[in-house]
Amino acid sequence: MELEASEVEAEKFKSKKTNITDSWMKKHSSIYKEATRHPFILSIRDGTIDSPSFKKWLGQDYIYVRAFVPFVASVLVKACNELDDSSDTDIILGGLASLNDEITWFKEEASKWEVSLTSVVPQRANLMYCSFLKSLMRSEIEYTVAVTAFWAIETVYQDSFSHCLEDGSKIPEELRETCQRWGNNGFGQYCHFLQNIVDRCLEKASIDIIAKAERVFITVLEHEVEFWNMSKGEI
Ligand SMILES: Cc1ncc(CO)c(N)n1
Repeated sequence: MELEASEVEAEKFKSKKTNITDSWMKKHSSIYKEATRHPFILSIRDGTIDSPSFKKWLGQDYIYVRAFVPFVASVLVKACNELDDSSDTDIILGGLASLNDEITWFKEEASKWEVSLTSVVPQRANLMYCSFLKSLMRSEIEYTVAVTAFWAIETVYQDSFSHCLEDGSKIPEELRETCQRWGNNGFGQYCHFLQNIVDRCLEKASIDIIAKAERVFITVLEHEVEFWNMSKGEI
């Protein structure tokens, strides 16, 4: 049986028992950097962001988070159906529960910025990203693949907004709360819990599932870049 290049790669990981997610972050460092050090994020960090761009991101991300809720719920269902009795469900349930407060936060932030959430029209990049999420909710999508997407999605925001909070940043005071929402250490710890789940699943996974999960990891990063481009007003 002829193995694809990515499957050959995956075989190497299985034999070396390397921490697969860290090796992906290195292997795909350029797209990972595009997703986590995007000009939109850098404009928040250096305080040059204009309010129309921020308001556009706020409205679009509210729509995204509404679609993220059923996706996270589908990951929880997949975790519950996993044979081994693991604490994954507690961690994923915690993430799902936090989305309730997140949606409240979006509504409060939107009224602060006078953004009418009910009249936001989802842009193409957002629609594409949300339909990608929906595609991962199908029952035939394996838990390992779905939880890889969940980890990647959360990690991009954590890495992006924690960068905005680092020493030397000049974030406008009115954006500090937004940066802290995803950039705080507690969320960083949560993302590491998710990363541990992903690595544990990948260690047990078949070669083709590992390759599929890696492709989903890359696709999440690509959608995140398009989402930031959209927020910055680039088509
Ligand atoms: C587009 C996008 N990616 C990731 C997150 C993190 O939940 C979010 N809120 N929005």
